[in-house]
Amino acid sequence: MKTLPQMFIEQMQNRLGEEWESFLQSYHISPYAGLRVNTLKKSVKAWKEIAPMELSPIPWTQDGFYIDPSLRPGKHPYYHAGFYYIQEPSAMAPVELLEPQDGDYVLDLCAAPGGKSVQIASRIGQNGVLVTNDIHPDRTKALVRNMELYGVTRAIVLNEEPARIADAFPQWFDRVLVDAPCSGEGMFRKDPDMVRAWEREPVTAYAAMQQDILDSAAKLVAPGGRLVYSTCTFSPEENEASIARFLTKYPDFRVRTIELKHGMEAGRPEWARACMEEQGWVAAEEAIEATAGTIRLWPHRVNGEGHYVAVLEREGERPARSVASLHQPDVDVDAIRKLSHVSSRPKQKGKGKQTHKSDSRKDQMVKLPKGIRRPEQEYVDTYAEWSKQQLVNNRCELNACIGNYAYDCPLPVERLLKLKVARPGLFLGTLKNGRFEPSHALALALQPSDMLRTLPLKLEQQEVIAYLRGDTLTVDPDRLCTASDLSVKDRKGYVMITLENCPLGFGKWVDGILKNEYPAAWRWIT
Ligand SMILES: C[S@@+](CC[C@H](N)C(=O)[O-])C[C@H]1O[C@@H](n2cnc3c(N)ncnc32)[C@H](O)[C@@H]1O
Repeated sequence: MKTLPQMFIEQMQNRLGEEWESFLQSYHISPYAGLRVNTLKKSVKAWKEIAPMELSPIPWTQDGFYIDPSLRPGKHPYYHAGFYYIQEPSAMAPVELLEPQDGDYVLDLCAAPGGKSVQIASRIGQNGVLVTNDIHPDRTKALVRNMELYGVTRAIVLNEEPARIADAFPQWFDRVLVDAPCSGEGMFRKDPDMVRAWEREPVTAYAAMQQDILDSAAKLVAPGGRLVYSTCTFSPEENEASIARFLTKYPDFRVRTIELKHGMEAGRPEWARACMEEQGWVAAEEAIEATAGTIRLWPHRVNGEGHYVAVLEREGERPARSVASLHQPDVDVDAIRKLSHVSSRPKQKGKGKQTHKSDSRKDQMVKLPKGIRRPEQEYVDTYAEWSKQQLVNNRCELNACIGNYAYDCPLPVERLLKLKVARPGLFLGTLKNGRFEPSHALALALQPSDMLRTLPLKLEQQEVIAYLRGDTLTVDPDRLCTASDLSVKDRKGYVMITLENCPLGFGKWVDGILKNEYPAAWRWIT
């Protein structure tokens, strides 16, 4: 059994009374392991047909499964293909309760490393938009990586303070998830580091942080929209009390009572009342009572770690979306023009048609603007030319640039001008010397049917690991699947390497040699 802090033992014993013993017993059981199928890549049915491990459904999810904790699912080619996200089973509940719908605009405010963002992305379809954020720069990098690995195309990744996001997107989101930083008591069984962190920081410090984040979240939810608040801790200061204080401050929000099933238990208003008295916090009695409609997942009641979830809804009618509503009302148009100065320069007369090469020399001379901007026309043309030569179907639009990086942004870039943007959308690739070099993110976001050339591999082929290791492969031209009218000569070009009809990454084929484009930092290490 893990060593629990004495103060934690005393508090939980007091709160749980008769239930304390069975709670304590749960620490003798190994933590449960789970994975969630990434339905952006594979349906649950298709995954079950190929899964190399036994799966048993996690009852509160559509797409989550318990797996044997001794497995190493991160060490499998299917992981590199983004077929599943390794996620603690209870952590799958908040997004199920957020219920993102096709076409929704969703904000994941405390998102890194991104398990819940991937889950949201798989529900919002091709018209929805996910804005996903984390305040810590390093954790935001992990968030970006996961958006790429899982083939998320409709997400903007921010590295911002919630208050600044609230200024940029007032009352804008259909759904907001606050998976709050917390004292992590619910993870003690799984992660001993959480015990050490708990001893350093009092729960009241987290409670203060949570109130700040919730203040911003309140401003971000559209009328009629939904806010889900979750933690992985037991302390009522961070759970029911956080919600009771929020409801008192924002009376246009109501608790939507969560149906108790699969061993979930109701929130504990009486614990909130007691801890609020102790802390000298105030909340309306009605707000405290309402927390009975929130839920707790206890490790002795469910097969998962400790979690808390509250579903809140804002009064009012959901606004109709229009293109105009996507634009920020107070955008500084001059600033945008300045950012786009490369494209707005006058064309030189009498020099005939410019080639991409001459454009590129110019690009090298022009200092590229640092911030996000709309792309210059020559960049759009270069990308279009690349697409013509490599794709059957171009599902992406180059509509945003940072320096010479090209993106498909699901919103007008003006929306993002005042924010710290880690990734303004799907990273398409880099424009260099008049050429477009596609990114790994693009490979993972496309379908094999979008490509002119693919190399389908099977799990048992040694080439799968060789490719993931970064090796150059020898591939005869007749092994490439190509569009029927492609001559052998035309086979030269970008090839998508696939596994189970999903992308693993790109290679560049010429004369029987497939140059490996798998990113060095992602490679398989034996
Ligand atoms: C519980 S974790 C999120 C886990 C994540 N939702 C997932 O499912 O992978 C909480 C996150 O909140 C971030 N965080 C802490 N303070 C924050 C703040 N003021 N605003 C936004 N994010 C914050 C932390 O960096 C941490 O990554």
